[in-house]
Amino acid sequence: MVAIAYEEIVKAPKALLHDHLDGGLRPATVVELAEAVGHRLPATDPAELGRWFVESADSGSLERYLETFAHTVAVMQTEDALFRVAAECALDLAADGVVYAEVRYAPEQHLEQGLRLEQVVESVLAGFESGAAQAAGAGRPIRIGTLLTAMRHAARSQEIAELSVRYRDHGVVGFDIAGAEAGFPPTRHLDAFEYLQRENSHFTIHAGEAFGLPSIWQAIQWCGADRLGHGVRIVDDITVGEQPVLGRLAAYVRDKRIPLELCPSSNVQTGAAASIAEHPIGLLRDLRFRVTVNTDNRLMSGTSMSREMALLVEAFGYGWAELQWFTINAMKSAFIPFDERLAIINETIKPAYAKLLG
Ligand SMILES: O=c1[nH]cnc2c1ncn2[C@@H]1O[C@H](CO)[C@@H](O)[C@H]1O
Ligand SMILES: [Zn+2]
Repeated sequence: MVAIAYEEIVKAPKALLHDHLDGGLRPATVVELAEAVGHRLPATDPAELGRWFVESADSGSLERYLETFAHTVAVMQTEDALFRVAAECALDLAADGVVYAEVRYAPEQHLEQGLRLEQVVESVLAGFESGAAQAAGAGRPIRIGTLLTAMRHAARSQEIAELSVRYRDHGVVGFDIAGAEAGFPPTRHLDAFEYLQRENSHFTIHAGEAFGLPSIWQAIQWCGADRLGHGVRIVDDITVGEQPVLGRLAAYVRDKRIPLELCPSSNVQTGAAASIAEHPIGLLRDLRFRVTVNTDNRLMSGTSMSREMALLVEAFGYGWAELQWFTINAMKSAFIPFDERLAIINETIKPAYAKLLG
């Protein structure tokens, strides 16, 4: 098989469903913003700080991985900072060849200096718009949808769910819950999910990352999640032998085409997978689950959408056919309207991969 050059992967259109705004800052921006507000960082040289994030997140535990976010959230407490971080996010994703992205963050974490929830949401939306406009001007069009996240350990999910509905015609395309998983089951936030279902809204739930099947089962069968954030532990319900055997939950997830937002590098860092080569994405793809490839936190993993794809190419020998399959899976699973998803698939993704596939 012909190896795929990294630059070719960058040029190919990609779709990203699981990326945290506060996990994707440029190290140099963290340094500048921290200086402006007097926040003490573990390092002030951007390259050194970038390494610090990756090394600290390389902890083998989700809880310790999440501790690193204290330094990004601390510098995202003003309208200007939120605007800048969102604009740079749009530019960075577009430069990496991402044509569609859903970027998430938790508005409740950005109120430390007196902002109201609405100000947080509007600053980020304006930043995305500005960044996307600049990217389009540079010949790199990108469409960005926002997901509003509520923190699983906190008690503001209903409020954040309502906020996501209020801004749904202005760029917010869905809702999510994140944070430590063990001890904080999704059913703690059942009211918010039932409210969203009554509002015909879309949501995904971080489940099956640090905790296994009960979390996935609750997310789908109690809460009605459209997609699973990670969901990688669904493999616990698959018996691998000569013929893999799916348990009832795994079969349900596959039969219903429930999208799995898999994040290979992030999973290796938190200990959910031993290595990229041993990541369950190989098995889940072979079994034709609705698998998507995602970055989770570009800063904490020192990664990008192209890099995640390249790692999979290297570990599993994937070619353009598989990369196209991941990309179309993601686009099919996006929270924007069906006709808009189809337009991106037919007008952008398929023509580009047709050329690559030769
Ligand atoms: O992989 C993850 N699992 C669970 N929570 C996460 C993950 N990555 C980030 N966050 C959490 O989501 C918040 C909002 O973006 C982040 O501040 C972080 O605490
Ligand atoms: Zn995540």
